[in-house]
Amino acid sequence: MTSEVMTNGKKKLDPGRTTGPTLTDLFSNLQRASNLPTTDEELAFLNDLLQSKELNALVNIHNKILTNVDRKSCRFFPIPILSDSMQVLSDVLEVLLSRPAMSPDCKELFLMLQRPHLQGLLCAHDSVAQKDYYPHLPDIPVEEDDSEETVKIVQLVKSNEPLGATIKTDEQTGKIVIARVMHGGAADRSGLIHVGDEVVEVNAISVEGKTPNDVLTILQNSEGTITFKLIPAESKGNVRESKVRVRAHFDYNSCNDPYIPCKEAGLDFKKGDVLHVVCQDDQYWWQARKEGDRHMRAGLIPSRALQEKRIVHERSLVGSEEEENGLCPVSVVPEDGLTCSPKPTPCLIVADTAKNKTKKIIYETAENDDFDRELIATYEEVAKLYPRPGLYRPVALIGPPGVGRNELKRRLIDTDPEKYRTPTPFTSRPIKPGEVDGKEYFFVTREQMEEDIDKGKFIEYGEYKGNLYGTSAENVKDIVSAGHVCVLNPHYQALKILRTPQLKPYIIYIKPPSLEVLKDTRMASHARSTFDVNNSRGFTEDEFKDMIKHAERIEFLYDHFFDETIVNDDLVTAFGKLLAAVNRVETEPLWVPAAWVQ
Ligand SMILES: Nc1ncnc2c1ncn2[C@@H]1O[C@H](COP(=O)(O)OP(=O)(O)OP(=O)(O)O)[C@@H](O)[C@H]1O
Repeated sequence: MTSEVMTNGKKKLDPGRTTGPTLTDLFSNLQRASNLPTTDEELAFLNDLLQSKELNALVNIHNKILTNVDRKSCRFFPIPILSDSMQVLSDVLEVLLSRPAMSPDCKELFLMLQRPHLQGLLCAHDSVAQKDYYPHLPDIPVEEDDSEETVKIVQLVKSNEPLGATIKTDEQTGKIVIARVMHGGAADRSGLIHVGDEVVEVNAISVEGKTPNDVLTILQNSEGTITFKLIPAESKGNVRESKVRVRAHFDYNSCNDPYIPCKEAGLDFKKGDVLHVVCQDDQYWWQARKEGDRHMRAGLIPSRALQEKRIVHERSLVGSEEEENGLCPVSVVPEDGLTCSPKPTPCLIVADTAKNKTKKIIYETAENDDFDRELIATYEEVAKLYPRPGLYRPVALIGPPGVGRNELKRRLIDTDPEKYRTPTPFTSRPIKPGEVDGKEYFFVTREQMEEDIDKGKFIEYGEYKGNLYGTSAENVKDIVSAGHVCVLNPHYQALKILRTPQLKPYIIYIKPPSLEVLKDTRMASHARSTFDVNNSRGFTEDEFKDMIKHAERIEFLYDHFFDETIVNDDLVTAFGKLLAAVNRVETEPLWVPAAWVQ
């Protein structure tokens, strides 16, 4: 891979002071130029041009801009101080929205910021600041003269701001060229340096035959003004910023990445961070900023394609290592019961509300198999979903059996049974005396249930003692449209069916604490095992261990689906966190898959 070097991190462009040209001076000079070796035709053309209304109007505008620029701040050009004022607006709206009560001033601001005219103005400001201009005009055709090469001179003065461009040796020509211009950096904002520009000289020193590092040394040793002599690239490339936001599903540290073309240009991030990807032009290296980060300059991150390749490679290494050790190469996480079966047979547990006990149903997971998952989670495109009054997102508690999802759900519903509801399950078992259809269960025939299962109407389903049980997606939608918060604790394999644009669930992973804490807390509260239908007894040591093994497996397979994780160590603390999470979902704009808000 070609390495790139960040051009001196302490230089900034000096656009220079331009005095307003006076056309009158030029015109009178032209009158005196009749003795120059030019044709009458050329003189007549210049004469007309200098007197033309259009040119005069343009020069007037130019001079007005120059005289109105803020001289106190020593700015020669009006450079935007930020390019994401719409983001600032939405942040302010969020802050205002989260206030329990609004003062009249806050209310006025809230209403003002929501006005389309103001938002339109800020959008236009951001577009100009990001140079997001339409239409994209083709480059002005230049009549080529083979005997001459166009050269541009760019002067830089020292500053603490990095230039935001990298250089490399062109593999074909061996020349030093600008490899990358970081979006929002000084070079990009100047509009004077472009990808592909050939560096000819730095401070009058020819760079011919030099390496990018040699050039960097010249730059580092230079003081004061630095002059670049560049041969412009044929095409200036597309400078428009993309608006894509992604959630990262892995940690990234550019210092540990041997392949990044320029470490100084890298952007580090953590799993779960939301990134604004501003440029995806390079197949392997995207440019991005962290969402909410006010820094204008973007950094390099591995593209989705590159990260996927890396993960596949890493897994193949782990797979072959395991094969060598006589272990199963199918998966890199501990399988249930440490078997290598690619088809575990998980338990679906349905609460029998009639008798307030739990039932276990073994179900075949042919279609809903773990291995049918999206294997490589890298980035997920996201967008903000604003809370809709009276239309709440369902909350799904996911976790290994026995971790406490039912307990947390029960406590949540108890706080306000009118607001928090859980869907009534369907069953094919015959109705018993005293039961009411639609209360404990919806009682339907086996044929009807099988047909609905085939049509994909159930979020989860299973069989117990010859009868089918299941939770229907329609039922969840009904609860939501009736203005309740639907609380679910489905089997983790139901996630893929549940996580749809129609249902928009907020997924909370209930994680067991360490084995020691798990044992201590459950024993202290005389917790009842959910693994034994007939006997109410405490958890066994093996059940605790299985719970943790199960949790590791769920995390490996599904953690990219989780909006939040709550460790269920101390029950009161965990429940407090659940209440806070549920409140957030109801009141705050949150990141969701982009497809959900389109
Ligand atoms: N943090 C905790 N500390 C102590 N006991 C707890 C805690 N959380 C849950 N328990 C207890 O653990 C037992 C199992 O909890 P619960 O039935 O909620 O598990 P579950 O995740 O719903 O499991 P399943 O899916 O198998 O029904 C219950 O007796 C519950 O009161």
